[in-house]
Order: sequence, then C-alpha cells, then structure tokens
Amino acid sequence: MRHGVALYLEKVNVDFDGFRALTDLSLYIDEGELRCIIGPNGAGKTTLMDVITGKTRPTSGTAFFGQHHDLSKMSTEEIAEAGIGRKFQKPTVFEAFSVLENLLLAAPKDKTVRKSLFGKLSGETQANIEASLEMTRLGEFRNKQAGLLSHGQKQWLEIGMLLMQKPHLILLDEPVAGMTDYETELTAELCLELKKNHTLIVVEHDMSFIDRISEKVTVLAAGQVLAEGTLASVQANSDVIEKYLGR
Ligand SMILES: Nc1ncnc2c1ncn2[C@@H]1O[C@H](COP(=O)(O)OP(=O)(O)OP(=O)(O)O)[C@@H](O)[C@H]1O
Repeated sequence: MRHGVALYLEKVNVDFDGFRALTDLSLYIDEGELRCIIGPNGAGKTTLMDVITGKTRPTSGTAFFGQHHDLSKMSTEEIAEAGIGRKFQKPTVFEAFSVLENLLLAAPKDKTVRKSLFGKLSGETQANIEASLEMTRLGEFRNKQAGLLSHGQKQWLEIGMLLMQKPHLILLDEPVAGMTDYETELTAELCLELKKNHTLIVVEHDMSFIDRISEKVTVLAAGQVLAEGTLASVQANSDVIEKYLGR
C-alpha cells in the first residue's frame, strides 16, 4: 500500500481578537493513520479541528487535505464534500426518527436519495446503509427510534451517519465521553475497524482508551505541539508531565 500525506498543516496560526489559540502549529497525518490528539483544556484541540473542517480560518500558515485541497480556501461544505467528516462530542442524531431514517437523512443529497425517502432505495444507498449498520453494530436496532438508544449507541449512530458520506478522513471529538467501560471498549474496536478504510484523528482525554487504539499521539498545549510519538514516549516526556499529565 502506498502511503501519502492525508493532512498537511504547516505553521498554522489562529488569532481570536489578539488571543493566539494556535501558534506555528505543524501536523502531518499519513494516509491510513489513526492519530490521537491529547492536551489540557484550552490547548487548542477544538480550534485545530475547526481549522481542518473550515469552521475557523487560519490567520496564517498552510493547511492541505491530500495534495490538492487547500483547506484555507474552501468552505465547510466543500471540505465535507472533499471527504472530511467530523463527529462532534455531543450526538446530534434526529431523536424522533429511527436509526434507519437517520442514516438515510445523512446520505449524500442527490436526487436519487431524496426520491428514495419516499420510494425504493438505490442499490448503492442500501449497501451503504447496511455497511454503516454493521460497522456500528446497530443492525438489530435499525427500526428503533434514535431517541430511545443508549448514549453509546447514539454516538455510534452518529458515526454511522458520518460513514454515509464516505469520508476519507474522520475526525472524532471525545468519542467516549460519558460512555460506560463496555461502550468504551466497543468504541475502541470500532475505531480500529474504521482505520482499515479511513484516516482518523481522535481527540480524547481518556488515556486507557488512547492506549487501546493509538499508534502515534500528538500532545497540544497552549496552541502548540508539545510532543509527538507513542503514548508511552509522550507520557515519559518531562514537558508533557509538567504541562498536562502532572496537573
Ligand atoms: N471564538 C473564540 N474567541 C476567542 N477565544 C477563543 C475562541 N475559541 C477558542 N478560544 C480560546 O482558544 C483557546 C483554545 O480553545 P480550544 O477550545 O481550541 O481548546 P481545547 O483544547 O479544545 O479545550 P477543551 O479540551 O476544553 O475542549 C482557549 O483559550 C479558548 O478560550
């Protein structure tokens, strides 16, 4: 398999009215990587995700998705269409609709799908729905109202909804917050499964979860990369201990 760079951020700065949330931040994510981002509150993790998804524009610096997509010049919609999908911390599933309907509502909005809401699904959409259900282990709950799912299942449904867009790069913001240990373990398995066909960036505070899924970890603090490497190596880094773990 050929490895290229999926995401290339170089010397990105973000200023909010004089407050610098990201400072000369460089981050390179390879195709097929599962990168974990950790760091104290206010480190800039959300701002980084916002830059990648176009919600926040870098004040300066370079941000590329693959070789050709200059994220600093694209709208949030264009970035999503180019293949970056983001799951926010709080699930935003449509509670009154079934699991199946939620997946259908998340499908790319072409004429076929709109028509299919009232008629027969295209073979591709159907296959996509089945793949999402299998990946998120929600197959047996397909007709259940989303509002009645457990917290963990809602999070997985939202990941399933993301998958309907067939994203290349998936950003997960604190995917196991509020989950039971069992749900956390299933989410770890889901992430490792997703990694087979996607590039992933996971922001999390739960170290045992990170330990379960991570290869390379990036530690942010005060808007800068403090350390990068295996979880064991960053945990042993004196800067990381002082500015994050030792707090
Ligand atoms: N729109 C904004 N205007 C001004 N300051 C902001 C804005 N958004 C974020 N900040 C500041 O930028 C810094 C980085 O915030 P950010 O939310 O990216 O951190 P974080 O690492 O995601 O924190 P947490 O773990 O608490 O979610 C914080 O000091 C925050 O107060």
